[in-house]
Amino acid sequence: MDGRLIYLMGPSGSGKDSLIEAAREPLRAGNCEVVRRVITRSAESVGEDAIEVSREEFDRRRAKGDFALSWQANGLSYGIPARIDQWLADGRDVLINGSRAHLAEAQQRYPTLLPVLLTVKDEALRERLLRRGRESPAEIEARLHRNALFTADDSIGDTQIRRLDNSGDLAGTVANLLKLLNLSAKPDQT
Ligand SMILES: Nc1ncnc2c1ncn2[C@@H]1O[C@H](COP(=O)(O)OP(=O)(O)OP(=O)(O)O)[C@@H](O)[C@H]1O
Ligand SMILES: O=P(O)(O)OC[C@H]1O[C@H](OP(=O)(O)O)[C@H](O)[C@@H]1O
Repeated sequence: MDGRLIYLMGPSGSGKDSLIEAAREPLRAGNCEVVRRVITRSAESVGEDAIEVSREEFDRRRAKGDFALSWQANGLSYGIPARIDQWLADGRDVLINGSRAHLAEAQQRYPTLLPVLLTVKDEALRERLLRRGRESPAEIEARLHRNALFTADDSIGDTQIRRLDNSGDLAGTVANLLKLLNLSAKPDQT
């Protein structure tokens, strides 16, 4: 039986990487794999647990069919390794860090994917991006501008999208994610 593909998306700075990191162990315990993305980000920049490659290497891998999904955003290229198809075929759930702009294409390839939109209050978003300090002030403004365009766009209001608010503390968001996926945290063995 095929596993579920969970497509986590949300504004840059909403906390997708933090949520994935904090939920990694309970997800694994619930038979849900988290795939590492391939990104053309420079290796020096602080960020998620991703595989950093040059643009040439990214294009080579894409041409070779290494990616189940790939897209461009924020001046970068992102790829989801094709191995997720084997995990899904084996009946394991897979969670990926997706892009709102790529949702429709992802749904074409995976019609039953579960879209989860991570949200955060506007005032917290700017503050989090600035505090993280990974991008320059101009890049942060560009990301906030990109988010404002999405907020103004009704297409992301698809009723199938499950919304998860991360304006509060991360532990609460982890618990809500596990609840949404019908997975519960592994009982504390200590
Ligand atoms: N619930 C939370 N409360 C306070 N700070 C948080 C919370 N969740 C995440 N953060 C902080 O907000 C910043 C942005 O989080 P993170 O990098 O996980 O976002 P992201 O959605 O993965 O962004 P991007 O798409 O740009 O990679 C980080 O500095 C992180 O520590
Ligand atoms: O704005 P949208 O299309 O939702 O997402 C664009 C991409 O930007 C972010 O990546 P990062 O901030 O470079 O890590 C997201 O994770 C996504 O992959």
